[in-house]
Amino acid sequence: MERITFKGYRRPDGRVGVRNYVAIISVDDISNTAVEGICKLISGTLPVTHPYGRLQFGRDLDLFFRTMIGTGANPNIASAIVIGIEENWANKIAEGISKTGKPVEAFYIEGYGDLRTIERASRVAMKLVQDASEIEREEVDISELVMSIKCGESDTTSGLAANPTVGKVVEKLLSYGGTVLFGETSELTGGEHIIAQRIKDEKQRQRFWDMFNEYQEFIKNEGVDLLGSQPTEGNIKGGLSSIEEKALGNIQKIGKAQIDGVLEMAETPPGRGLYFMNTSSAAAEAITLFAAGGAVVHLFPTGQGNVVGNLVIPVIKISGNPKTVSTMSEHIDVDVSKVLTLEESLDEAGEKLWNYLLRVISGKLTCAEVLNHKEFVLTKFFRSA
Ligand SMILES: O=C([O-])C(=O)C[C@H](O)[C@@H](O)C(=O)[O-]
Repeated sequence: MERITFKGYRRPDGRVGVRNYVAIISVDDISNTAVEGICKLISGTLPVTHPYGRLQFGRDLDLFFRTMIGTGANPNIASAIVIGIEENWANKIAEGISKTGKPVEAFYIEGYGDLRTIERASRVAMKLVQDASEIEREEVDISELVMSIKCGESDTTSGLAANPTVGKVVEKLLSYGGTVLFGETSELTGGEHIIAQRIKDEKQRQRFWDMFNEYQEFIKNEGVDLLGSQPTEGNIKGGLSSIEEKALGNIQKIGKAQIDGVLEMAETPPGRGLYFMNTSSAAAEAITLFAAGGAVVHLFPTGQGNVVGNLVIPVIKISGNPKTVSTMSEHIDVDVSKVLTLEESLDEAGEKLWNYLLRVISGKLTCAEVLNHKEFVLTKFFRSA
């Protein structure tokens, strides 16, 4: 096998990023203003803001911390500042991130106010940005790449062209020893037995069934029909008649690969290979969880044209729908519509996407990045106390 490399940023914990951000992270809704203040003053900082982080509790709070720490720990982040209203939760997130060895500092607003917090944190942010600007990309083996996959606004072209093209890239990355995260628990309905059969280890397979059945119970207990939500209006317009049909197209994204393990939301995989993560199928939520689990780039096939991006990881959008490719061209990085007209084989489309992926992980910006799509959406289990 020829050696394939890309140009990435090696972090102190050994993991490799493909972007080099200095993140200014809000612990809670009321600290967003200070975070935005710092980012207005100090160029080269990335504001990580969100509407939660107060009075969460139990497993909802555990998921919150896992997601925030995982986001700051993501290898695309060179260093971070954490801003919260109170001391303890700000410190908890900063300490979690600091386990990666990257520079991180926490500030709390109570007793200082926004203005003094912005001033103190901005002085630190200045130094972090200047230090990060000197970190250089280095040659890295492709086996060190952690990638995630998820589709959106799927239609009949997704299962026929864009999703199997992603499947080709997934098979190739795995054959080179890389790591892939996939999820979308609700969107496996009707194809869940196929996923279960592919899980190598019996214990992990049982874990998958527990997650899948818990989700089914949750929907049943709400006592409503998911139609319109799952499949979405776009899916139905695009010719997908049921969740089962959508699931069978969705599963094409993992190609013929076997599954090495099963992860909770925002959990970091214990090794290399293909991992299922128990996520929502909502695009922005799922990609936020994958990034918190350590994915540094995402492949996103779309049929009817979902415009999603992500705050910390580049999202590459692929479409096999010729109408979407022409009417929403600014959102589509890789056009695989010729697969449908048999002018391009799936192998050729896979190679095209693979080569594009190598360019993006070495520095090329995606459509979503250039269009400022910086979605960061936390998954919540239940309302706050
Ligand atoms: O905007 C979104 O979250 C979606 O497009 C979610 C969809 O259900 C997506 O998973 C799909 O259509 O494959």
